[in-house]
Amino acid sequence: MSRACGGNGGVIINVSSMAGLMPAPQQPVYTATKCGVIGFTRAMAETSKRENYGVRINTMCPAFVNTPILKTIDEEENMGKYFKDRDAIRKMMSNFGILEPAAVADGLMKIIEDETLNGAVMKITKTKGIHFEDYATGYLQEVQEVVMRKDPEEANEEVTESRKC
Ligand SMILES: NC(=O)C1=CN([C@@H]2O[C@H](COP(=O)(O)OP(=O)(O)OC[C@H]3O[C@@H](n4cnc5c(N)ncnc54)[C@H](O)[C@@H]3O)[C@@H](O)[C@H]2O)C=CC1
Ligand SMILES: CCCCC/C=C\C=C\C(=O)C/C=C\C/C=C\CCCC(=O)O
Repeated sequence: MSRACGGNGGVIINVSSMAGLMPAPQQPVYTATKCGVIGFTRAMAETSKRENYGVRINTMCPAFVNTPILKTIDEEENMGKYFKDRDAIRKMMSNFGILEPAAVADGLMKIIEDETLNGAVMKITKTKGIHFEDYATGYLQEVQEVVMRKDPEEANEEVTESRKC
């Protein structure tokens, strides 16, 4: 897929979850994996841009969607010690509502069609529909950009200098 490997480029859409952006205390490992998907996506999107892969890499974070995964909270084998918390999850579903899979398909189509999107973290919720996580990356972005241009010590001095008031 990567142009660097003779491919035609394209778009990758990784599936995270709103649980990757907010803690789900009834499923900490699920939360961790979904956070990981977001971090990996954002880093690879930047790599792809720098290395000219021609591949856009984005991720989507749906809230609850009406699929068989929702039933897994009723299985003790899946939930382990958090089986006792299934009522709290049911309450979240009832508070936040449950999306239909078509809402996720709309999000997928938007990412495919909008060629400006790379490293985007798309949220899909019942109340706000499709929207995006906004990251205040100013300082780290600045460090990254300077480091790419200079040797690390010089870069460190330049960034520190620019932050002085
Ligand atoms: N349904 C929801 O409320 C939400 C789902 N997601 C994510 O969407 C993705 C798809 O989930 P759904 O379609 O909702 O659930 P699903 O339960 O309908 O589909 C999950 C699929 O993954 C397969 N699977 C499970 N473990 C696997 C493994 N170790 N190796 C290979 N395949 C495996 C299952 O056989 C199943 O076909 C998942 O990554 C889920 O975390 C994200 C946000 C909300
Ligand atoms: C809560 C953990 C459940 C574990 C597995 C079952 C279903 C997975 C669903 C999801 O990935 C979605 C998880 C959390 C979303 C919860 C609420 C976000 C809604 C926020 C909002 O509408 O503003």
